[in-house]
Amino acid sequence: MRFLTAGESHGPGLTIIVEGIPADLPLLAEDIDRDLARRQVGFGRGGRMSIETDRVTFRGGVRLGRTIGSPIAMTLENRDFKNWAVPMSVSPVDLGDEAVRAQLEAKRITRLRPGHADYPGAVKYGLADVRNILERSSARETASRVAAGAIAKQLLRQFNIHVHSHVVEIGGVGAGESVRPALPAFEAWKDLFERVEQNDLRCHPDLYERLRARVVEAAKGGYTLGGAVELAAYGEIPVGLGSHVHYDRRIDGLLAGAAMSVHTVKAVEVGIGTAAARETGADVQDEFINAAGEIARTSNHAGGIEGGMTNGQPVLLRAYLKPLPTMRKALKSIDLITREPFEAHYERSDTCAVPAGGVVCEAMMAIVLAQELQRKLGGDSLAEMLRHAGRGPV
Ligand SMILES: Cc1cc2nc3c(=O)[nH]c(=O)nc-3n(C[C@H](O)[C@H](O)[C@H](O)COP(=O)(O)O)c2cc1C
Ligand SMILES: C=C(O[C@@H]1CC(C(=O)O)=C[C@@H](OP(=O)(O)O)[C@H]1O)C(=O)O
Repeated sequence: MRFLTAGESHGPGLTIIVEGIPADLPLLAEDIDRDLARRQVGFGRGGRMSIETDRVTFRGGVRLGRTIGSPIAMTLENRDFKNWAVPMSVSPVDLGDEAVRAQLEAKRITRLRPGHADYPGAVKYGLADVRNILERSSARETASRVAAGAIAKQLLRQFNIHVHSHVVEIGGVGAGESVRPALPAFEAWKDLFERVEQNDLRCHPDLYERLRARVVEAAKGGYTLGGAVELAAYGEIPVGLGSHVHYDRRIDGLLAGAAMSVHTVKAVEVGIGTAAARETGADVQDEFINAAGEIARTSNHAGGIEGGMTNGQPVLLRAYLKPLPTMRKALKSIDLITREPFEAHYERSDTCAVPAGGVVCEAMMAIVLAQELQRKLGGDSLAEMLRHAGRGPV
């Protein structure tokens, strides 16, 4: 599968095309909307989320609740567009109207926002109005990725592979604590993820009060927070997704790249990650045991990946997200055109988007796993894929 997305943050909406999904996969808009809603919920998000209600409309590729092998096209409305119709989509023929020109001018941006794509984007594309960069660099785009990722998850579920995330740190709180299940048992992961879905930070209940207090403190103080999410793919993970034979087929690189591509993600760990660099060799490897004739392990420090391939254990990643750049505390900057200094203007922003970021990283993880599963199994229909995997119809 591959996907392309288009759409600006305050434009009419987002368009997503997902190509290469096998025919006959059961797929309802609700399967996608569930994840879209999860991305919107998250304590610490700002005013924009109370305007939007993200729901997809299928425009192609799905009939009677099943995929038909053709590209899947989806659209997603930006409800906020009604407040931006003139600056985002006025026709050049209306530029003679003074009121229209005044509205356009009011939304023109030349003051660079530190930490956003504004400066490199405006220089790269040679644009004098930074809005042309802001509109697409906004994390509104991540709703499209969640829609594509929900389809990947639906495909993975047919093979009993599940992808989920939970918030493990916000603003330093929770750092160094582990709420990861000790054993790779399906039930342990399922139980953890059912519990985290019951709160609006999507974290282990033991962390909830402390993380929430940290976000409340930041919102009061007018600053923003980053944090970390743990991502897990669990269930029947096949041995051998990815490959050791080329740099661009190693699945750890593919997964880390996909998670790093999410706005604000600044680091990704696989398994115990950076801790491995400080341990001795014997403490880091996952030793083999014979468990009633089955090949098993005593630990999963590698996060389910050895030599660039899945080894059948749960695939575990951690993504670290920076604090959001727009905040009430004014940051020093300069005007792109006049080069005059100013202090950044604040309208609205999220205080903390770590729970939402986790849902986006899940989507990216699911897309890579689905791509690799398809590479391994081939097949134009779900039945063919299942047959190649030696499984009966589900
Ligand atoms: C779900 C989500 C919501 C975000 N909301 C905001 C926001 O409200 N305000 C803000 O300044 N940045 C927000 N961001 C972050 C910016 O989009 C991002 O930091 C910026 O594009 C540059 O970061 P980068 O260098 O990691 O791309 C959000 C990111 C995510 C993933
Ligand atoms: C719209 C979304 O997130 C937005 C991402 C974002 C940014 O700068 O990245 C800034 C805010 O948008 P606005 O400038 O309209 O208030 C967030 O609300 C979304 O997640 O759907």
